[in-house]
Amino acid sequence: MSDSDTAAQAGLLRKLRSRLNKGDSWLTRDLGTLFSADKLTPDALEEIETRLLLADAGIDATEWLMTRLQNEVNAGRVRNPQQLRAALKKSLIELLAPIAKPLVMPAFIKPFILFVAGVNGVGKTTTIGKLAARYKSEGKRVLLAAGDTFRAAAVQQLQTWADRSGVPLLSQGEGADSASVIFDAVQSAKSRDFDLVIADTAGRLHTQAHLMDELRKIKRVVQKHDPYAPHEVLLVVDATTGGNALTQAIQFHEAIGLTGLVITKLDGTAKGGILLAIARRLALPVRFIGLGEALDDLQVFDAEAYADALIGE
Ligand SMILES: Nc1nc2c(ncn2[C@@H]2O[C@H](COP(=O)(O)OP(=O)(O)OP(=O)(O)O)[C@@H](O)[C@H]2O)c(=O)[nH]1
Repeated sequence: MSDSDTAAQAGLLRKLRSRLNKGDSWLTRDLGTLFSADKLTPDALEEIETRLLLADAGIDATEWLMTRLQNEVNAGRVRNPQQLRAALKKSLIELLAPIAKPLVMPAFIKPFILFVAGVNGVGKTTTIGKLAARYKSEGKRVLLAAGDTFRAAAVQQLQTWADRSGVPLLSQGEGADSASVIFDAVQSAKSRDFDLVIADTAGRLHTQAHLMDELRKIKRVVQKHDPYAPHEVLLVVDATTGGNALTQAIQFHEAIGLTGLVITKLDGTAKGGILLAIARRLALPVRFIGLGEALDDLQVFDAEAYADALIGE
């Protein structure tokens, strides 16, 4: 790694750390005294367990982590708070590593077709804007498709983000057929040599069967262009909704087959443990995490950096 790469990496980690509860992680906030104490107190493990559960890590992930820590203590490998901190960090990385798989866009897939799904309010539009800006800055020609045609405001909002990111948006106005907008966008991307189509899809409640039907229809229509499309189906979920985020991910995955997740609003939420629950319950890659409302507040999810940011120095 070059010096500038290392500096960039350090900058990303600093930002991650400061955004996850403003420099004081949800996991260690109340445990600071525990890790800085001279001796391991008998209730140390219990405190970690409580903290994990309060952060919405869920029973599965919490038990998995606690079993590991208990084994380390029993085997005599964890005898002081510093060793406990190190063991917790190691276990967190082990838990999160399988879901930290960045999105890869092979150059031979052109245009790469990326669907973005998610219920209202989770940060779908913002995430699309951030993705557009990121891939544009990497030199890709990006086209946005306004497939969330249910509300006029949704198209307008997306236009604002398209302008902000400096990428074109293809839309057909309120009430247009979502599948038709996305089909046209892919066609246009093919003829105009775009590398990537990011398609917004309807954001009505996931419990409505017709939303899932519509998503399936969009998939079928796009497959007329490319039988392997969409190449990525991302679901955006909001970390602050805790367990609901997990439920949405399970339901969307069953209905349309997801290939990745984006977890938004991890800045300043006490519910960051949802990532741990997702790691245990769903074998779905977390591609990106949202750390704020600005264009560059989207990071590739990195297990080690995340564990590092949670546990602190
Ligand atoms: N703090 C924080 N806020 C975010 C993040 N991502 C999105 N938001 C905010 O969440 C709110 C909803 O974001 P949108 O992108 O409009 O959400 P949407 O899912 O498209 O929702 P609708 O517009 O209702 O369909 C906005 O106020 C965003 O600024 C994030 O990572 N962190």
